[in-house]
Amino acid sequence: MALDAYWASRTSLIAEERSLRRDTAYIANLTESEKKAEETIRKIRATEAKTIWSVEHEEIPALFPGMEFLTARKLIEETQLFKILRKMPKGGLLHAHFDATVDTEVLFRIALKHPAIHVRVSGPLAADTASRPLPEFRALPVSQFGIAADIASSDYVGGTWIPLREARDRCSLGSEVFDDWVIGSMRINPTEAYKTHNSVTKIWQKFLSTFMVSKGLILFRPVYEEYVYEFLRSSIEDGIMYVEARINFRFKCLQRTMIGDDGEDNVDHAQWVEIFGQVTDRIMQELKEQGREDEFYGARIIYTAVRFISKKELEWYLEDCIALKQKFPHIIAGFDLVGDENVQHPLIYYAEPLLRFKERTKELGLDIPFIFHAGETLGDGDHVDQNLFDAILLGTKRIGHGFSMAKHPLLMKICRERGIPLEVCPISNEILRLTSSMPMHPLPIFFNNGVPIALSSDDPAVFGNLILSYDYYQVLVSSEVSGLITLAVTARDSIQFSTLEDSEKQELLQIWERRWKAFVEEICTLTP
Ligand SMILES: O=c1[nH]cnc2c1ncn2[C@@H]1O[C@H](CO)[C@@H](O)[C@H]1O
Repeated sequence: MALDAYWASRTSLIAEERSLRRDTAYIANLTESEKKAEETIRKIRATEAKTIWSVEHEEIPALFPGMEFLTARKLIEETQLFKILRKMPKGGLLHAHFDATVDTEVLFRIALKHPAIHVRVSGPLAADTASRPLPEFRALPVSQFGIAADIASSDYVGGTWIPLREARDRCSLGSEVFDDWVIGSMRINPTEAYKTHNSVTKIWQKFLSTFMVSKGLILFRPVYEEYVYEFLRSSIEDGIMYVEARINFRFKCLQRTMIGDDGEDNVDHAQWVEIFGQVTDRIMQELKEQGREDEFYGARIIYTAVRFISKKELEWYLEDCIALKQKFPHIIAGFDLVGDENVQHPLIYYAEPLLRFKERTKELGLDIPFIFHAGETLGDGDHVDQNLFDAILLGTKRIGHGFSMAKHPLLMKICRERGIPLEVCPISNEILRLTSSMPMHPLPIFFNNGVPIALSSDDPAVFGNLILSYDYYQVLVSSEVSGLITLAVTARDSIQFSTLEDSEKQELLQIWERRWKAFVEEICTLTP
């Protein structure tokens, strides 16, 4: 019958295209439990698309699955699908900027415990929220401690340091207003993302300002130590089993490394790495004592510098990175350049020092792969979009974001064939206004082209996607092709494409599989 033949060729055409996808091979060999879990998740997704994402809502005028994260977050948290995803073993977190990983409220609480931390602002804190300048923080030596004062009083002389706790207690606008001011300066809120700063250029201004504020708190040794702990603890709670965090190091001429316990600027980069390693070891030891060693495999650092530096300065950073790799071979995982690609130097600008670095590390027998940010742009063929070509030519091990990769059929093929994954950060891309919602995100194009993907949260403290489950959720509800198994394959790929040694990857994959099986069995007990 003609129609039967038509159906047969239709099915085979779809299958042929789907065969490009990385989850196809896995799907062909599912266990009975995996099949059942996949089906259950699809049923729940379909139900919630109707019962949650298609109903009239009092406060939110238009709902749909994968809509703006900051508007939808509370609703997402109420869904059964999200509650399930929270328990999923997520493999590695391969793309996160360390200084934006801990909940800003937690950071603020940590900071309040330290009498050395001071705050100042350019003028008295105003009652009007729109005209409040940013706070600046710094730990001071005892000899320079400031005195308690009301930061909102007209008597406050702009630029005078006040001890943080006293500033909060004495603020005549109230401690709640003070807290909102401090915490709001380290986060992006929905009004900023979707109204006042609703363009890539404007939201980046707000985005970068959050780092200017938080660095005064994080770059104080005792806070930094607690910050590393909190970052790893909360990651583990979220089912993250391994971490490669990007840490921004500082050019020594800036005379600002990290403030030590004595309030002096004296904690050098080697100590940053050493403390990171010590806290990682401590947490692993604690887990072991609790019989939870399966939950975490370790944490490493991707050394990063910001792409506004000169070529000469980059040489200094690259040497610094080499020295740290020699001292801490198991902690330094790679090198990257960060910052707003749209306005800062493209990779090609740094080609010479970067190529020399490759030669030099080879001579020294060091393995410091490039793991470049590239293509985090709406551009098509401009110098920003072209960073993708340079990232690949320079031998990048993975690509941070790669948002504009959807415009590059050849590069997608190269990524598929050579195994260069994209570290896709869905919620980051949406809040930084590259896409207005998840259904418009190019991720399905990458999946359908068989590009390996590692889902990541990027700057969770700033975006409020504090657990990776939010990004998993947004991906899962925005595509009919992708399902639970697609997420499982990305979780596996986050291990496969980490900088771990092959034997370590095998070991971690086995642990992941044990946890995955248990997770699948739990889903099978649910009635959708
Ligand atoms: O999504 C991103 N793309 C590029 N650079 C970023 C992104 N998120 C953070 N940073 C960069 O990392 C520094 C903090 O470590 C920030 O200053 C910012 O320049």
